[in-house]
Amino acid sequence: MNQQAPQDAPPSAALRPGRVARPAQPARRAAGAADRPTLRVGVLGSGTVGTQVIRLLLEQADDFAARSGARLEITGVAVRDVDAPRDEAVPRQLLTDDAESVATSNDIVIELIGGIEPARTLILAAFESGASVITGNKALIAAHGPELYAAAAAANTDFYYEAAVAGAIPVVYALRESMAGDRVTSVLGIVNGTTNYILDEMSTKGLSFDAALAAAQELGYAEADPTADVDGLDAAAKAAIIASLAFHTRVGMDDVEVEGIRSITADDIREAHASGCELKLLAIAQRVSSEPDGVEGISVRVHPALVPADHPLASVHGGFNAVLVDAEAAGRLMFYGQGAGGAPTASAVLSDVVAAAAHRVNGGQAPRESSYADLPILAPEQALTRYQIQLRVADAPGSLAAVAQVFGDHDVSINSVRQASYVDVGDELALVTIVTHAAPVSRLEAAVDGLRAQERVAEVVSTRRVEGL
Ligand SMILES: NC(=O)C1=CN([C@@H]2O[C@H](COP(=O)(O)OP(=O)(O)OC[C@H]3O[C@@H](n4cnc5c(N)ncnc54)[C@H](O)[C@@H]3O)[C@@H](O)[C@H]2O)C=CC1
Ligand SMILES: N[C@@H](CC=O)C(=O)O
Ligand code: NA
Repeated sequence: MNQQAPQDAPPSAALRPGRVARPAQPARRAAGAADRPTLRVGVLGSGTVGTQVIRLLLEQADDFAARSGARLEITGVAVRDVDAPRDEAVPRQLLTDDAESVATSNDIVIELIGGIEPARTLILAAFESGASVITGNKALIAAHGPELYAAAAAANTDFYYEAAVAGAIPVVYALRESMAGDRVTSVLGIVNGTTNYILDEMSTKGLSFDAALAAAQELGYAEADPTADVDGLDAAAKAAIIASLAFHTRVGMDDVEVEGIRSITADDIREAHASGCELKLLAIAQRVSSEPDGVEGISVRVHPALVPADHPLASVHGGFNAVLVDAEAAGRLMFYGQGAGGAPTASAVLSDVVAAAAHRVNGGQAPRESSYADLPILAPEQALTRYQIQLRVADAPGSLAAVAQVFGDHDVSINSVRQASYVDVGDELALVTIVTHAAPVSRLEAAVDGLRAQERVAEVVSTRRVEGL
């Protein structure tokens, strides 16, 4: 049976949405529990994350009241099917299939449905009603962030989304607030738990791709449609959000170069190990001077890359995430923790709930959109990276010199060379593994084309990006 969320109850009368309510007593006086106002909270979606948010809000109600200054009363939980079996942490009397009512009759609306629609329309309706909105929906923010920020500003309410990037890790707060006094130069991270789990299980246990994906889904890491994880789209949405915050520039999904992990094989992992590396799906946002004009722009991309085994990102296992931020004044910062899963993600959502609630009680507001820098987004071939290139060459005098000449011709500097000689059908060959220094992708690709054309090169076996050197 469908239980409607209360239709006639407006957002709490004492604290009008979008306006700063002045407590009856001076704010600094320690308010007793009985003095606290009540804020109405609506939750859209009760899946992996929503269920944990509801459980923690109910279990720790007194702590949340003390931290935010208001009692947080869940008035409705919008679900698709109120009769579907679900976790007993979610009181059945709160369930409703009237999501619009939940979106428009609360002080704080928590969107945990995922996807673009109806999440976008519901969030816009929530802002219109004066609610503060909290979401973990990176796909929506990467596609419609400016529209959502504008709606929050028009309603004079808060828009928070800590859960949208790297789950429990406070990386949105770090970039949006902690780094506001610095100039970020690059962000390099593992921001998708599902793919890190898959690659790690393949690397450490020799599991097949499919078995590792099934386990990641079981653990609640994966998106409703795990192709978003596997094809790098989830990480790309997070990279877009990271780059927008880090570089004060609007970056959307279409600005991110994306390659997922679907084509990674057990052989690729073995080759990575042979090179003293791990293979990781990385999200990268870099400030780069483009060539030949030296104009500053940003490169935003997601792709698998080799990471040296002694680099901090190489030892990020399972569903964990890690984000390295480099900034001019601060130097390097590293963030590490659980990037996915119900309870860790709920922790991020609830930090936003406390902040939004405190603003409604005491005044103050979340940061507005900051896109003043408006840096150009560089084309993929302008990105700065390093390549590891494996070649088969004739094991004869002059072969390495000829190969080195190709790199020199394309202005690509070599960082290291390894060679293993072997005999194949009577021919003496060498497998040469070359790692370059950083160069624009356009020059690296030109060098690879040059190698293919060089007569001493029997085959370019593989090219892979290397990050973190
Ligand atoms: N699971 C995770 O580890 C993380 C998830 N997120 C984000 O949090 C959001 C929620 O993710 P999950 O809880 O994992 O997804 P989920 O698929 O487990 O839960 C979504 C719930 O919303 C319900 N729903 C869908 N359409 C609805 C509608 N029109 N009205 C009412 N309910 C509706 C679904 O039935 C489902 O129960 C997504 O935006 C996701 O990207 C963010 C960080 C981590
Ligand atoms: N599907 C995502 C969940 C968190 O954003 C992941 O695997 O990281
Ligand atoms: Na986060």
